[in-house]
Amino acid sequence: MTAAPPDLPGFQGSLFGQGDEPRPGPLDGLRRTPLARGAWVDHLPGWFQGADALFGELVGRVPWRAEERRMYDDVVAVPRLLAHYREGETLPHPALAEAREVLGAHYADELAEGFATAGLCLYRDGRDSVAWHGDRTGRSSTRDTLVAILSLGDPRDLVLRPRGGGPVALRLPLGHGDLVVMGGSCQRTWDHAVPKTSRAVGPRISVQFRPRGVR
Ligand SMILES: O=C(O)CCC(=O)C(=O)O
Ligand SMILES: [Fe+2]
Repeated sequence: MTAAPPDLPGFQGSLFGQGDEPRPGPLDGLRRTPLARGAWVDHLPGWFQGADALFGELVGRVPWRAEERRMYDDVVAVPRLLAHYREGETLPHPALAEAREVLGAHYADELAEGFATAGLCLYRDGRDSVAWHGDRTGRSSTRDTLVAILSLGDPRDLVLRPRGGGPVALRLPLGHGDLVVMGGSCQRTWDHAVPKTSRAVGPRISVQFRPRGVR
């Protein structure tokens, strides 16, 4: 099912950078947090310029889908809207293709094959979320990999904990235009989630770049 461009009254945009052409900024401010079990997370706040314009264009241009999934005997709505771009498919904005290129070049030592696919999620408000999981369908179930995420719109927390349960070990507040990269064994040995929040938050878009064969 393709949803109509969602009506998203909550997004105010920032006062800075309005009207800027969307494009990725330099990566030298990236900071790495090493985690146990050979995992790590890189974070760069405010990586993207023109994030307001990019957010607006993605809301309108991307064929957002509402999905359902089976849970025991019920079919429940997945609490976020989704879109997926396979390798070779034109991304919904040229700035995302540029982002994929610069990320591939920056991480060439750790990810020789570069980033291939893009998954997009739209969290409409604080009730939308993603539960604890690792991106370990495919090659990432057995091998180290990288997943790079561009966050746009209202801030939401990305939380991490070692696979198998326990309290949150790392909480990253992801803001408008931020980059976060999960690397090493992170998808196999850690879980991540974007929890629901009762704070009054507007919409957020997450763009995830992954290598071929990783979901
Ligand atoms: O919203 C995010 O940035 C995380 C999304 C995510 O973990 C996923 O789609 O696999
Ligand atoms: Fe994920």
